[in-house]
Amino acid sequence: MAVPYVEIDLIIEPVEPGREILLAHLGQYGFESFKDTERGLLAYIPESDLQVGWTDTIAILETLNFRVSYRQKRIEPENWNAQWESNFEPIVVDDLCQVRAPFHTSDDLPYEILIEPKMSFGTGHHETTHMMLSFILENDFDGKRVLDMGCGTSVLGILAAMRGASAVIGVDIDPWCVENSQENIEANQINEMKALQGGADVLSDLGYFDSILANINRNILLSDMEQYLRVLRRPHGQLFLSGFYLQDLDVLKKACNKHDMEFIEHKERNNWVAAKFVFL
Ligand SMILES: C[S@@+](CC[C@H](N)C(=O)[O-])C[C@H]1O[C@@H](n2cnc3c(N)ncnc32)[C@H](O)[C@@H]1O
Repeated sequence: MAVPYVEIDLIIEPVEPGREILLAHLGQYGFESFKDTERGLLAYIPESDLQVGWTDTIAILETLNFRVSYRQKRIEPENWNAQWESNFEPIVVDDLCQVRAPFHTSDDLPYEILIEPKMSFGTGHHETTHMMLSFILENDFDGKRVLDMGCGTSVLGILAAMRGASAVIGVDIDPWCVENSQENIEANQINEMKALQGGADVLSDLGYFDSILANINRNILLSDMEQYLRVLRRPHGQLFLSGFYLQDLDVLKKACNKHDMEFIEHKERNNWVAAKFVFL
């Protein structure tokens, strides 16, 4: 099921570092994908998720002496794929994993993930996906039962399965992401993974997990944390979180500590953070 998107074409002066600051703020308002332009940034969000308040990000930039202007247009679902496809370049994580579309050439790395270039978030281009993939490459997933919460394209779950996970369940609130996930799971011949539509409320029916991957955003992570941790195995269950900024790391650490989770380490890219926690 495809949904209409909104494209915001932003012009920023000076472009750097304005683009980076704007990108970080727009992520907080649910913008899912971005493309650099010569004079700024294209930002995309499902039409139903667009909040009037997103323009506050422009006001913030203006108080920092940037000049920002924008144009907004609706993208019909049938036009989205072509748009996304033209933006999609392969990426490499830690010289070990390539994420690419079927039409790109292979780098013959140990892990290769094929992603059908549709509109779901999770091609590895975003800092948060990149850092989560890096965590999956560094950690042991052998024989683990894994939850990929907010799975998007299922790129994280697919890598976890390639790293030896015995079963992976992807969950996403957006039915379109679930459809795209199924395609990607099949294209990568991952028999151990399936994707379901829903939010944290579906978790109680899914059994226990050894590892949870959740790259969503600060507010959803905080509000749904308790439900995630109810299905994470104690002790030693691993929780990998991303989708938030460095300034929010402390509040997420506090929320995890409250539930007997120990903070292990974090990664940073352009002010975005991914963090690892383990149940005591
Ligand atoms: C930042 S993307 C991450 C996608 C992919 N896991 C990755 O790492 O690239 C967040 C995803 O979470 C989904 N999402 C948003 N709110 C959610 C919720 N409350 N429960 C489950 N999924 C949610 C969105 O539809 C989106 O696909």
